[in-house]
Amino acid sequence: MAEGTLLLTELFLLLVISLLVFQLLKLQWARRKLPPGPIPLPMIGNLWYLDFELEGKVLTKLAGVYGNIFTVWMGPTPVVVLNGYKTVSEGLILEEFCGRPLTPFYRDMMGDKGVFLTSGHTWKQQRRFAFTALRNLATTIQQRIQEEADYLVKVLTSKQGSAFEPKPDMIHAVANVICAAVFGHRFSDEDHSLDKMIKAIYLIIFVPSTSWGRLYDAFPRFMHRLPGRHQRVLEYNDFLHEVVRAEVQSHKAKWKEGNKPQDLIDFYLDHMEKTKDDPTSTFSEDNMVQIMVDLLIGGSENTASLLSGALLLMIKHPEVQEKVLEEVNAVLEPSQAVCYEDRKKLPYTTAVIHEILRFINIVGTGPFRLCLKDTTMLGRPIAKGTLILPNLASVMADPEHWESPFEFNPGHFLDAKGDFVPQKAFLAFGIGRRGCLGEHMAWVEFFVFFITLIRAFVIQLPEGEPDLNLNGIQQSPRQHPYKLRFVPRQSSSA
Ligand code: HEM
Repeated sequence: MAEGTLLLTELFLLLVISLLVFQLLKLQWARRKLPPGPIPLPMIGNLWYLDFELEGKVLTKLAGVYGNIFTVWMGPTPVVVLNGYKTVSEGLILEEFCGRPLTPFYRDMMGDKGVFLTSGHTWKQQRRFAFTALRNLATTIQQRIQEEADYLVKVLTSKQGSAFEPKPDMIHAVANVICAAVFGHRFSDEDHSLDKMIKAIYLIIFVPSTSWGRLYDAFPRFMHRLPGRHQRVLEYNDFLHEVVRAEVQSHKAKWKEGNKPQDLIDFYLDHMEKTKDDPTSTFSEDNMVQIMVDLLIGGSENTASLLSGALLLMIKHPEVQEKVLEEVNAVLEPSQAVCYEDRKKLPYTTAVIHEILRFINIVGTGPFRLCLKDTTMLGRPIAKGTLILPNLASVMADPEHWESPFEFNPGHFLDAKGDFVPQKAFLAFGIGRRGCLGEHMAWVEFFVFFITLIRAFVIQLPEGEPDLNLNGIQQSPRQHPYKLRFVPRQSSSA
């Protein structure tokens, strides 16, 4: 090699090493102001160490080393993790932690709009609107849920006890409920736009928390140009927004002042009209499209995955399934539709439903929050703009609050007399002013679908299928694609 080239290579190496050392020192300096945690590396932070994911159990292990409040670095970004019931519940109710970060991937997909990703004034107004509109539509939504549950029973009955993977039918039913609430109509089985919307929702929820998403958040400009799985998410996200935009236009064309709102888009148009002279109003067409997208995303995948996981749990615990059926049959006439009010007469079933939510813990760690003001927590200073991750998985398995955290045990929610007892460490929907917006709807939906299916079918594994292995269902119920048989109860007892 020529002497000049050698010198250039050496200089280049020296420059790279100096930059890395400088980055390392910068990180060490920044760490002084944050809760403790594993040592981050320049550029990748702790991504490598965390296997590019923020997984509940791994974070709980780190809490064993660094305490219930600690820092991990997602690339160049520090994330303060809260662990265990006490720390998470204290953090979630703090006014300062009531923000939601707009990470680069989500910013490029959704912008600073709607309810899920906004903070401050916009979030407050949009959230209040959505909460009130969902409450006003509660009776209609329950009817829609009952209709979709009946329709699902018909679909499953038509399979005549054969073995198949039921998740797609479950998600169709659940997605049609939120579509009916948002758009005022369901999608027929022949309409493939529902399938594409479901796919979009799946990608939008999951890809950002995979290594593709983490890399996008760490290097947005670079990743935006690079091919990869994230590009597919961006395309599907555009499709979802187009569907909603088209629905908004058709609602606008039909909307007349004084009309009684029939669905969430109607309610929004009505509200936009009423607040049009208010200079502080954030009710706009852009926010309307995004809030509808937020509700479609929040209201489909979670509940459907939970329902699929619940059926697997019932197969694994047939004695629980039989006890639920016995209790339901003693309270409801065979022809009587299930409604959410019935829970008061069904303590065992209510305990089972809570335990399913706790055990499966569909949201994993839960979404990020954002620190909105410099504050301190447990004596640790936390600066405005810091990402907060309340590890909900650690709460739902906190050994100080659950007798057998890793076992499915409806007794967690029952007293000695067999009455239902709520538990404070049950935070499936988060807590505080930023807790789940669709919590009530999710309860009604899960309650009605679950009981309707248990009443209608004996749910079994097909012969020859390996025994159910539910290890890890807490982390990823979506990765349990079992084929099941739905044998109608009447024919099974005939
Ligand atoms: C089993 C079903 C569900 C579970 C376990 C669940 C859980 C959660 C959790 C843990 C959060 C974060 C709360 C926090 O930051 O403290 C959340 C937020 C949210 N959920 Fe749900 N959810 C479910 C169903 C639904 C449904 C049916 C909808 C829509 C109708 C919905 C809409 C939302 C929205 C819009 C937010 C963001 C609220 C905000 O940032 O103000 N969720 N959910």
